[in-house]
Formats: sequence, structure tokens, C-alpha cells
Amino acid sequence: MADIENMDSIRLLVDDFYSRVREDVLLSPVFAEFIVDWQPHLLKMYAFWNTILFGVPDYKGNPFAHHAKLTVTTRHFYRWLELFGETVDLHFEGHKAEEAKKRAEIMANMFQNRMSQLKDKNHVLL
Ligand code: HEM
Repeated sequence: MADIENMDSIRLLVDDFYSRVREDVLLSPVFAEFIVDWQPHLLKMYAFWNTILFGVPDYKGNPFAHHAKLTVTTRHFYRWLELFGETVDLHFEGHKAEEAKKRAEIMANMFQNRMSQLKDKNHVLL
């Protein structure tokens, strides 16, 4: 089995992952609330992973800002990571495949930490 090597690998990973997300009972309603046309989201995600894994400065954005507004719990993040890991393992094997899973986990943890900080702050303000 090959590793994640280039943009073709990234497209395969992203397309397959989000087609699973769209069929997932827990995750699909969260995405459906914000994404009507999937093509722009997929293009953004190709650029994101190209930047994360190959250092190509394709993605310019602030991922956390797009997640702070979501109504999600630890279960959603757990499921997201589970599906992502399964998709990576189904198609790829190697250093980049491991790195993709690791980076996703780091980002998911970072999103969750910042979300709970925001919640605590709002609580104090109330
Ligand atoms: C509970 C898990 C997650 C859910 C439900 C979720 C959901 C979403 C949704 C609905 C959007 C579109 C937001 C919009 O267009 O306004 C989005 C964008 C995005 N997500 Fe996630 N996400 C999750 C986890 C992650 C993780 C772990 C990563 C990183 C590995 C990630 C990376 C991104 C990026 C890069 C964007 C594009 C942001 C932009 O427009 O610049 N997401 N996500």
C-alpha cells in the first residue's frame, strides 16, 4: 500500500472521508447546517492538507473560527477522528499517513480546548 504522496492522494483521502461524513448519523447534521455546496469545502480541504502535510502554502484561513460556532461535543470529535483514521488506513500506509492522523488529533484537541475556554469565559461574563 502506498503512502500519501501528492495532491492525487490528498483528493482521494478528502473525497472519501467527506462522503463518509455525509452518511454519518452523528456528523452529517452538523455539516448540513453550514455546507450546502460541497465543492468549495472540498477544494478548501485539499489545500488545507497540502499545507499541513507538504508545507505548500495553499491554505489561508483560520480553522478555529469556523468551528467555534458549531454545536459539537467530545462525541463528535471522537467520531470525526475515528472516521478520519479509518479512511486514512483504508487507502494509505507510511509516515505521511501517520502524520495526517496525528495532526488531525492535535487540531481536534486544540479546537476542543479553545471551545471549552470560550464557554468558561462566557460563563464568567454571564
Ligand atoms: C467535530 C468535528 C468536526 C466538525 C463537526 C467539523 C465541521 C466543519 C464544518 C461544518 C466546516 C465548515 C464551516 C463553514 O464553512 O463555515 C468545517 C470547516 C473546516 N474544518 Fe472542520 N470539523 C470538525 C473537525 C475538524 C478537524 C479535526 C479539522 C482539522 C484536522 C478540521 C478542519 C477544517 C478546516 C481546515 C475547515 C475549513 C475552514 C475554512 O473555511 O477556512 N475540522 N468543519
